[in-house]
Amino acid sequence: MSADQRTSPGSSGEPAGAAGMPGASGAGRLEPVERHLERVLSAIRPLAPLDMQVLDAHGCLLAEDVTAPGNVPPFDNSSMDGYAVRAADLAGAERRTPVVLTVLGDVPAGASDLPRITPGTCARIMTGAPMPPGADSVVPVEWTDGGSGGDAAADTMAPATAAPVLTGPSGGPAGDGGGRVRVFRQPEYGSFVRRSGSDVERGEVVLSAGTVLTPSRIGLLCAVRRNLVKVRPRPRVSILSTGSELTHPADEPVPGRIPDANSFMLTAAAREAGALAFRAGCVPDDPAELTETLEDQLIRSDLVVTSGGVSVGAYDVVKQVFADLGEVSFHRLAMQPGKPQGFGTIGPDATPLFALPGNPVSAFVSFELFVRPAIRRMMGMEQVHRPVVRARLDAPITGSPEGRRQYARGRYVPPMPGEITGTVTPVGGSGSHLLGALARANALVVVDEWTTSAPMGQLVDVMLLQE
Ligand SMILES: Nc1nc2c(c(=O)[nH]1)N[C@H]1C(S)=C(S)[C@@H](COP(=O)(O)OP(=O)(O)OC[C@H]3O[C@@H](n4cnc5c(N)ncnc54)[C@H](O)[C@@H]3O)O[C@H]1N2
Ligand code: MOO
Repeated sequence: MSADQRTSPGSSGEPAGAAGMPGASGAGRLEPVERHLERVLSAIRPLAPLDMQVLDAHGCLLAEDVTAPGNVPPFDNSSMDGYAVRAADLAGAERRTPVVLTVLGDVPAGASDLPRITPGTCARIMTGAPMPPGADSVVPVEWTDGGSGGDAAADTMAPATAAPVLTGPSGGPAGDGGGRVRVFRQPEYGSFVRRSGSDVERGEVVLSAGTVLTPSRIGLLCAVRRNLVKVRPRPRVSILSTGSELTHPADEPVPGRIPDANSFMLTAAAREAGALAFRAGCVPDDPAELTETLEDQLIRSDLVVTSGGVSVGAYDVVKQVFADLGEVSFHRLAMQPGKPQGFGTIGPDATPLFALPGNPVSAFVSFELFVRPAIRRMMGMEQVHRPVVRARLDAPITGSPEGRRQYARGRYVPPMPGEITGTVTPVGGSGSHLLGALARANALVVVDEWTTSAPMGQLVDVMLLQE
């Protein structure tokens, strides 16, 4: 008999008096999921903003408005490899009647010593290089003979392989053309010039407080010369498993003992939620060792997450240790999996602590429902919850415990083109040890407290576990 079956309301022999949950007689005081969520979120505050290097701030929430101190681009520059010209010089330039200009020199990207372009002259210019004074337009090299000085006409329609390229030593006149280039096409005034401020103008607010720093926004911060930004940091989360039965996954099998899955799984989940998560390992059911490990972790943690020892087992030393270290309360929630939950604070800085149930699926679902929102709240995120969508069951659900909201594992497929709702297939059973099924799931099917079964085809709420 699985833990769930043993503890299902009505079959567990628990004291009566459920918190208004139908069918929960004999289940003791089972609290609604929302009440626990409220308890958790009302105790968690966003972390104080810090100045961080832009790359370290990736994924964090901006805690200031960022204003551009100057224009982007900072100066007029060319968007093509070609020649910086005065458009008026090239009036009437065509393939049969090219205009010949004197090439004063090269302007590579990064140049600051620029030739002055006077009537009848031009400069060879590279993409991104500053426009030399006097020039107002750029002709791409494909519109010229590339400075060869010969009469091989460069056709704008010519295939790329046949198009002229800018060759010759940098800094000198172009090619063999004796410092002359033939231009076969008249540019419009200002063509191929990227104007200073055409992207961002000086004084513009480029990113507002509350924005999540994505890679492109980090690029923008650098473009406006910001190296440090004020953000809400990622919370440092320490995760440990408790239980004398646990071994390291790399260890040889030992009779009666099992590999620690939770601390690895929860550390990965915390990282995915945005935290800087450390796996602090697994600790046997020994009060002194657990106390010592927790005290070590407190120094570097904004949040501590443990799994195991929150039910009623005779060797559950966890509760006693938490009582000694701080104020952690234990609750029994009207949900399956994840009924037993501990939450509170420990240590001198009142560090928040989640004591999750040891069954791996229970620990995972509890993390999704309570810890992930807490991590996201600490990061200052507005949207702390997973999205919930409606989907059609494509197989029935049976045996959902009355009086407890079930979060059944499911595989969600989004709507096909032309359809409004997707479908969800329950995977595995309701056992809280079924990691194999959990690993195949990408969603949790929410079966409310009053429902024990749902037929195929029924619309249900589905919490999506993947972005
Ligand atoms: N008499 C009762 N027994 C149980 C109840 C109850 O109300 N009355 N509740 C059941 C429910 S529901 C759950 S959930 C579990 C929670 O138990 P604990 O939090 O005390 O966890 P443990 O007893 O330490 O472990 C439970 C189960 O999970 C395995 N486990 C634990 N840690 C890990 C880990 N890191 N990696 C992999 N597996 C782990 C452990 O070996 C047990 O099989 O209590 C029920 N019992
Ligand atoms: O049902 Mo327990 O609630 O397996 O987490």
